[in-house]
Amino acid sequence: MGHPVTLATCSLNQWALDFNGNRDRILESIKQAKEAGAKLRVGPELEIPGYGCFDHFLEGDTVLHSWQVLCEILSNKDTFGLLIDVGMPILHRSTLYNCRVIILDGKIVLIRPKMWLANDGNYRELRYFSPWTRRGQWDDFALPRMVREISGQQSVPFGDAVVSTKDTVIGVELCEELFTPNSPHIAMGLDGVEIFINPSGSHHELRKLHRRVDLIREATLKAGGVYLYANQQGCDGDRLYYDGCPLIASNGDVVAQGTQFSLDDVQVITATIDLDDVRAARSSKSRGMQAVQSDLINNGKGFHRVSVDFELGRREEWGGELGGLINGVKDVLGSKTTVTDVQNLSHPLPASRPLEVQYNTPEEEIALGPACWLWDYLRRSRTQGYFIPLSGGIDSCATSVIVHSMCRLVVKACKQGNQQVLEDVRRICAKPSEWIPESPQEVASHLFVTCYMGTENSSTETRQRAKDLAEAIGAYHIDLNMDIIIRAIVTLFSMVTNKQPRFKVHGGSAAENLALQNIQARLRMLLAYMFAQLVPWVRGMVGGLLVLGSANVDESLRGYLTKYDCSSADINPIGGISKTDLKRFIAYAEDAFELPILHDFLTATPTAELEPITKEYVQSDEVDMGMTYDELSIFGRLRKVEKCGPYSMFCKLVHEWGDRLSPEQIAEKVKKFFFEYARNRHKMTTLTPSYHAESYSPDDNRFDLRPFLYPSRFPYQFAKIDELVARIPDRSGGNKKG
Ligand SMILES: Nc1ncnc2c1ncn2[C@@H]1O[C@H](COP(=O)(O)OP(=O)(O)OC[C@H]2O[C@@H]([n+]3cccc(C(=O)O)c3)[C@H](O)[C@@H]2O)[C@@H](O)[C@H]1O
Ligand SMILES: Nc1ncnc2c1ncn2[C@@H]1O[C@H](COP(=O)(O)OP(=O)(O)OP(=O)(O)O)[C@@H](O)[C@H]1O
Ligand SMILES: NC(=O)CC[C@H](N)C(=O)O
Repeated sequence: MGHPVTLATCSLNQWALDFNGNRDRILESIKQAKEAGAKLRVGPELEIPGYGCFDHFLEGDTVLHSWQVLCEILSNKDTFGLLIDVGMPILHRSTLYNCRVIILDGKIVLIRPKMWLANDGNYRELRYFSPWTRRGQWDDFALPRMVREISGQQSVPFGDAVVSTKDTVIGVELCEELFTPNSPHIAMGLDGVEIFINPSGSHHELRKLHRRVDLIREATLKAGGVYLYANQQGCDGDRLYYDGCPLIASNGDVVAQGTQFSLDDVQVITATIDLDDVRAARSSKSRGMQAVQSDLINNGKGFHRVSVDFELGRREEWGGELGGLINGVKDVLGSKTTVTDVQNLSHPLPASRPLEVQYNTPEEEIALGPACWLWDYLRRSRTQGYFIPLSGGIDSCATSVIVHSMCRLVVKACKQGNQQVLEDVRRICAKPSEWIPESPQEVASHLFVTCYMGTENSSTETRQRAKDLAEAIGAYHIDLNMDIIIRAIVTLFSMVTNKQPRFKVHGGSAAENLALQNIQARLRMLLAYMFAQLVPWVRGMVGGLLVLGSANVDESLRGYLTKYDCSSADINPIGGISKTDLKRFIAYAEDAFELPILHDFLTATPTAELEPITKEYVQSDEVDMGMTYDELSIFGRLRKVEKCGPYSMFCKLVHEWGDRLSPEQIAEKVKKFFFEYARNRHKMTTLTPSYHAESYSPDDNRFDLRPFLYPSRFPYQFAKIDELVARIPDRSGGNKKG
């Protein structure tokens, strides 16, 4: 190996405004990087205050405390001996920037503000920060007095510059900047930057990791170079789960990968890279021709290089600098490799080898992401557990299985000796300091309560399924009947109005039928909160439980839920997941978690059981909704991801469905969807905070900002659809099946 360097990146479970915890996790990651012999440590975006501070970024306190924590890092001698990249907000000339601060041996080398801000979907960076739009330019930044006293510096470069060590050049590409068409790595790579560092605050969405990995691979495949990707991990106080998965790539290959979902608060990965491989990968003449273009940056002068008297590695020298190389050879020589073993090597050291990137299937992502999020939420909220109204249907079943998955992760982490998880689980379960949980069921018995709330419309099958599932996962189960309170409410209503509402099957109107259903649903919410508050007391424990909701993303989109019923919970782990994915998840969990009872949930017809069951009539979700769950997923994706209004959705579906449905039938479906969506949109304003998992989520509170009073019959738009229907041919062959 010609010029080996060992580099580290990480994922950290930062929490917005938890300055103590965030600082400790940063220091721990620096310690681990150093122990692995790395000479460069990269961390997540805005890691000092935490990425998800939202409007707290506008507070001077957040900036002040970030500087104070930076001072603690700068003055800590344990951080000396390697280049460190940390993230925090910085006010420069009265303008706030999202910055990386590169430090070495207690001094600041460079401050690099973010240039292309993330401002779509869940991201609102432009609300807090200004982008540094001056490409290739930099200012002198006058340091605050508290930093000057520690570092002895008066000012440092602030802007779009790069760091030049004695052996290589390092440049920053800050999270979203990778996702842009003209990413900074292009100009930096052409200008000789060999190591790109990407500190990110990137959240989980089902199937999203592929995109991230593809972009990183392609960046280094085309430009040549080493790419260090760091990310935040965990729930930092919001609906998002940042999914870690730090990566190191070199010339198009991933050579190190961390886990995407983990209960470890600090995860450091390292790789040993031969810088000569980067130089070799850049030898093509076509690249060289582009590199000498005069208008690349700063009219051909290139990026300003801030030089440091430091080197990341040494050419062909094996003595002295060997600590950092150990990791790179462990996979070749075995995990017990020592510095002496490496010194005794008679051949050059190998660079970290390309590895096959590990992706979780969407089913595994559902099992792990929301489970980790629930764990962070539970330990950080300092509550004693979760309560769920368990109906015997798929959705509350999936939510319960996610809690079971959380318990599995907790037990696994405890068995691996994760001290933080042990400390948290002992506190939550009120157990002594030597207690180590044996099984997920043992954990669930302390912190998970399920409750079947039956009525005269409930079937024995759903009641039994709920009981069996609770038993299989070890939850404390309550089985009750609530007809007495429903009767009390309906009787009160009749006494006041002198009217007796009836179900449709008993001759009542649609309004009566709906009101009688909704009162059952809403009373369940009241009972849920009462039991969540008092069950621990009944069991001789202290504290209260958080109520879990389980409305899925499709029901929310269509509005097929009762406002302020059990869907109004404290948090909802599946509110951003489609019914189709949830069914796949249950099928996966049946085997993976050895829960045969899940088979019965999969084969049952989804039903709300809010209407009386008769010989001729059993309530069914898809019939009630007038569309299938699969159709809802398609409508959802077209509406949000492909940004279709009614007219363009119709135009797209005519192509997709035209061989089996007539234009009239497709128009009818599109109109039905938009009508129900618009009519029920007001329910999204009260949507329970849900784990964000789906790109077509209708969450009105953060992700999908829309009006909630619509002209729900869309007269203009629907008339345009009708005009088109009259003109286009019917390709369905007269097939009238819906
Ligand atoms: N434009 C608007 N802006 C603000 N608020 C508006 C509104 N229009 C109605 N509202 C309010 O919303 C109410 C109507 O919404 P809501 O009370 O939810 O009632 P609604 O949507 O009419 O009925 C609930 C639906 O959920 C279904 N469902 C299915 C399965 C299970 C469950 C369950 O809960 O377990 C429910 C049920 O079959 C029914 O189709 C109105 O009474 C009014 O208070
Ligand atoms: N009999 C019941 N006992 C306890 N909780 C219930 C019962 N029926 C409904 N719920 C609660 O109300 C929520 C909404 O009810 P709904 O019938 O719409 O179910 P869903 O959204 O299809 O979910 P599921 O598949 O769990 O039934 C359920 O997820 C569950 O938490
Ligand atoms: N913080 C960011 O810049 C994140 C934006 C980026 N599109 C992502 O989702 O990863």
